[in-house]
Amino acid sequence: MVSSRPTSSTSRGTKKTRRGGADCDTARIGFVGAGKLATAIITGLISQRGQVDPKRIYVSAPTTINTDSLKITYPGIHTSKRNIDIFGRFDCDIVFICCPPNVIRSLYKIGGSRPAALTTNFIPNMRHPVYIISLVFGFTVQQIKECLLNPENPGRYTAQFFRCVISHPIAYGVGHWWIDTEPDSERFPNLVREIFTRIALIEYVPESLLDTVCIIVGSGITFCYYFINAIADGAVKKGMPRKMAVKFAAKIASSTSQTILTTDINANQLKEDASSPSGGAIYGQMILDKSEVSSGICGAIEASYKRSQTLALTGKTENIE
Ligand SMILES: NC(=O)C1=CN([C@@H]2O[C@H](COP(=O)(O)OP(=O)(O)OC[C@H]3O[C@@H](n4cnc5c(N)ncnc54)[C@H](OP(=O)(O)O)[C@@H]3O)[C@@H](O)[C@H]2O)C=CC1
Repeated sequence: MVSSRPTSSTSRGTKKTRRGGADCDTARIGFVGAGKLATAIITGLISQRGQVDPKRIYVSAPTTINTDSLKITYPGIHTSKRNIDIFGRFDCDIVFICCPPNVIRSLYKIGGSRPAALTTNFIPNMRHPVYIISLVFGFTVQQIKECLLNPENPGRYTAQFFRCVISHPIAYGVGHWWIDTEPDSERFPNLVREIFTRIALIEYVPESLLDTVCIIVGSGITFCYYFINAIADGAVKKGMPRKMAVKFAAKIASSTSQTILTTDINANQLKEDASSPSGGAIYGQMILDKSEVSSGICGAIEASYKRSQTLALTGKTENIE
């Protein structure tokens, strides 16, 4: 699946000679954090239509647990234990901030009146535009800025900041980027737009809604897989082979989603339209209601939100259940 399209990453100048900004085929793409979301984006960029040479990917994380496995999967990726390398030594053009929210909260805790730097020293003033895209739940763009830019002289930077949420299927070329800036506007950099659109659809969401989107997308996706599996379990119970059952369940989920998106008809109405009087579907729905599935899912979304909020507000990672 790895793209064979050649890129000109090796032909770009060294830090000394680089100026004016990179293009789609030369941009260095950095990640602070190497967990599930960074891996999903990296997989999309390298394996799907992203056509990015692994040599243009730079990742930092405090341990080598995740970076080692990335290096095995995608030989050529550069890694470091120091976040500052993403901006300094590796001199990236686009940087995704993908560390957990408690990490950012702890910077605010130890920093006193202003946060400590995520990069040990604040990031250098790079001689080319750098686009910094935060995926961190619970922190505004302004707060992320404060953890990276030198407060003595924040105005001297050429860095532009954005906040975004991704859907995990971005790894398979079928995801979304939800971003706090209109993707067609002048404020949205061409370089970022071109790289984003290679692997997924981009949609605007106001920053004030991004925490909720983060939970609906981050946890909602896992709940959808859970629901698809549950439907498949029912079919397996009736004797259908597992693989076939999962495919059927996934196709049902796909066509129902498409119906909602293309018709704009309310999901409740569509549910009623698909249930015949005294038919099997309504009998099944009674069981779902009795089992409080709807309020259970709603509660699960709320629990996910609360957990992320705890990480972001207190910085505490202990298991509270
Ligand atoms: N859909 C979306 O866009 C969503 C976004 N999020 C947000 O995305 C972010 C990443 O989530 P996810 O990938 O699931 O998290 P993971 O727990 O899978 O990975 C976290 C990564 O951050 C690294 N890390 C820990 N401390 C630091 C540090 N001080 N500096 C740099 N890296 C550090 C970890 O390092 P190591 O490899 O050494 O363990 C690990 O690689 C979170 O902020 C989360 O709130 C959450 C839900 C949905």
